[in-house]
Amino acid sequence: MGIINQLDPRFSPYDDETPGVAAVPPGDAPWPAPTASGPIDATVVLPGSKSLTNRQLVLSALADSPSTLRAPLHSRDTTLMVDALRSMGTTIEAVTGSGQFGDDWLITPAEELLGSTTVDCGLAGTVMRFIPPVAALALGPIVFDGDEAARRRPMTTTISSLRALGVDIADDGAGALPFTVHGTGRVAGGEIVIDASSSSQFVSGLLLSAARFDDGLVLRHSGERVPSQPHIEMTIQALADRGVSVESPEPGVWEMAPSGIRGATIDIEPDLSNAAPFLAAAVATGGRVSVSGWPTSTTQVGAHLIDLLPLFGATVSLVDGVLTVEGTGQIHGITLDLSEGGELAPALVALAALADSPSEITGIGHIRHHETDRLAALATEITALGGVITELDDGLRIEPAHLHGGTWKTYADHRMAHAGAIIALVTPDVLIEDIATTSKTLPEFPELWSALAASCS
Ligand SMILES: O=C(O)C1=C[C@@H](OP(=O)(O)O)[C@@H](O)[C@H](O)C1
Ligand SMILES: C=C(OP(=O)(O)O)C(=O)O
Repeated sequence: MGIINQLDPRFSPYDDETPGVAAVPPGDAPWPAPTASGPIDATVVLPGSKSLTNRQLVLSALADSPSTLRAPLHSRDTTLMVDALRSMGTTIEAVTGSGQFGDDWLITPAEELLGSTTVDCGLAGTVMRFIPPVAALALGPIVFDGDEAARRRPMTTTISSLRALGVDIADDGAGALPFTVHGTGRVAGGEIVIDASSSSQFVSGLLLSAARFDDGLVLRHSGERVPSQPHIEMTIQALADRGVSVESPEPGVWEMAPSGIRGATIDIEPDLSNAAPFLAAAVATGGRVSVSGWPTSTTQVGAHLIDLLPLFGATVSLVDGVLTVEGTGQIHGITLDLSEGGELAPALVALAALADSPSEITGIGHIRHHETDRLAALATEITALGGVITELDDGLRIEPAHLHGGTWKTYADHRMAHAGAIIALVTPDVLIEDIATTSKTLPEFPELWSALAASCS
């Protein structure tokens, strides 16, 4: 069995100072995704969670005293968050830690958050939805912009909710990046109604900053259901870890009083959503994959993989912090409402495309607003490899089919790259375009994946 955590010295780790540089071989040729010659058998060690790292960075910048983040994720999304907070006066220093994937961070909040800067959101939902409320607490204008694809992601709710709280925002009325938040150093707060049906991040973004609003916040959601509920639970837990209490007297309502946010030392858990493709590899090849450092208790939606992967016919066990998935060589189709875990959809859809019976995955209309329209992208790319897949309004229907090689486009979407890589394990001659897009949350993906594919028993 291979232990996959030793990074190949030919690849440099992600460079915090240069967002967008990924640990991949030079050149922009499509990546010949590895095919497994048999059932894989490996243990994988994964870097920290994007969602936890970026929440804890924001809370550390808003806290009363310094914080330390241990084993944080170093990737494009977290570098963008670090840069945003630094440009507003937060001190973030790299300190040597025990993590295998880069330094820890010591974060000292600014005396006063500063404006007069520009925040590059890249394609990070957490930056574009979590930082504007922080900018409202800063003094001076802050311009928000991002990648071309980021300008297509919905921002109306962030803009309208801050306006309802009395914040001055200049935009062109398109409900998207770019826009400018004219912070005055304080936000009155109070009670507002928002529509968070296209992203839970609208709720999380407000909750993360609201303890610093003069009157706190009463937030009511009105509209279709809010997706990705576990990510809201993660926000509430991250606040609780720093002494801030959020009440939810009924579904879709969150209340918090103004309060201080404590500095803290926080251990960042491994990214369990990024575990999805690695665990799916066991199912795809009829092999066995373990992920170590699996938390005993977590708000990460990746924990749902324990219940989701057995639906395909795999067995899952969790012993002493090691999650092990074993495939049988047969993959069954699944019928599933995945509203809570849309982030897991690309990996699960890839498995469904390899299954011996039909699948229908619904409740994920909102993933049309992720890095790309994921329903359209998955349907297009699986069809291009010979798959039979139908786009539904809020999901995908996938029929069994024999897949063949071809070029898999990633649409600037890290999880599209993961999905293509899963299919490629058992489908020769798949070339993945722009594998460097995995640097968004897992710059080490190409090398970890190559080692995984080579670990056949
Ligand atoms: O708050 C977060 O860290 C996230 C919330 C979810 O967003 P949506 O609610 O837009 O799905 C998730 O899909 C995204 O990857 C990360
Ligand atoms: C939707 C995702 O990212 P973001 O945080 O940019 O919304 C994702 O990582 O699947």
